[in-house]
Amino acid sequence: MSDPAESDVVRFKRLAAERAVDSIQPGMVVGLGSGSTSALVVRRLAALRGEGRLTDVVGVPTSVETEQLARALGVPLTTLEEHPVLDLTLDGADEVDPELRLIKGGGGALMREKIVAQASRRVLIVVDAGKLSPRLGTKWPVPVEVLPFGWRSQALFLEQLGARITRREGRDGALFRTDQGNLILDCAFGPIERPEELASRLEARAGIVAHGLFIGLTSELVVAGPGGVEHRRPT
Ligand SMILES: O=C[C@H](O)[C@H](O)[C@H](O)COP(=O)(O)O
Repeated sequence: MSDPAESDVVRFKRLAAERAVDSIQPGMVVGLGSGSTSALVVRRLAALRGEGRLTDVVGVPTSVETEQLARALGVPLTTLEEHPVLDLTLDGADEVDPELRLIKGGGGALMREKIVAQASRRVLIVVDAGKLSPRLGTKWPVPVEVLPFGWRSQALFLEQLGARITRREGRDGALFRTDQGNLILDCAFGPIERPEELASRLEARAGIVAHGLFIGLTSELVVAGPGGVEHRRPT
C-alpha cells in the first residue's frame, strides 16, 4: 500500500525498484547496488523473502551501507571471492543518457559498484524519471575517487581537463572517505560531449582509482515516472 506522505520521487523509485526485483529468479547471485533506490530494492527483496519467495537468492553488496541494510533485513550475502561472476546486478544511477550511459557515485560507492557491474552477466539500472538526461554532465558532476596521496595533483589534472572541482565532504562537514578510505573529487564538466574519451583519460591517470562514468555496462533500465514504469534495453 502506498504511504500518503511518500513524495512522488520516492514513489517512482519504489515502483521502479519493485519492477526491477521481478527480474530476479530463484537461485540467482545478485549484485546489490548502493543509494536510496538500491535500498528500496533490498527492502523489496527482503519483503519477498518474508513471503517465502526468492529465499535462495544471495546478494553481493556494493557498499558497507548496503551490507548493513541487507544484514539487518535478513537478506543472505556472499562475496565476489565466493562468486566472481554474478547473474544480475540491480543498481541506481544519478544520471542516465539516451544510450544508457551513466553517471554514478552520488553516494561514493562508485568503485565497488563498477567492480560488481563488470562482474555481472546483466546490469539492470533502476531510476526515477528525473535521472534521465539528454547528455551526461548536464545534471550531475562526475565523481572521481582519488588516493589521498597526491590528491592535489589529481585536482589540477582534472581542472586541466575542464572540470570545476569540489572535494566532497560528509554531512558533518568532515572530509568524505569512501569505503576504501579514498577521497572523492566531484568534477563539474557541464554537458560532456564525448564521455568515452573522458573516461579513457581518467583511467590513464595514476592516483585516480575510479570514476563515475559507467559506459557500456547497462544491460537494461527500469524507469518510473508520471507516465508509469518502463523497462528499456539499449538500442
Ligand atoms: O554511490 C552511489 C550510487 O552510485 C547510487 O546508485 C547513485 O548515487 C544513485 O543514488 P540514489 O538511488 O540515492 O539516487
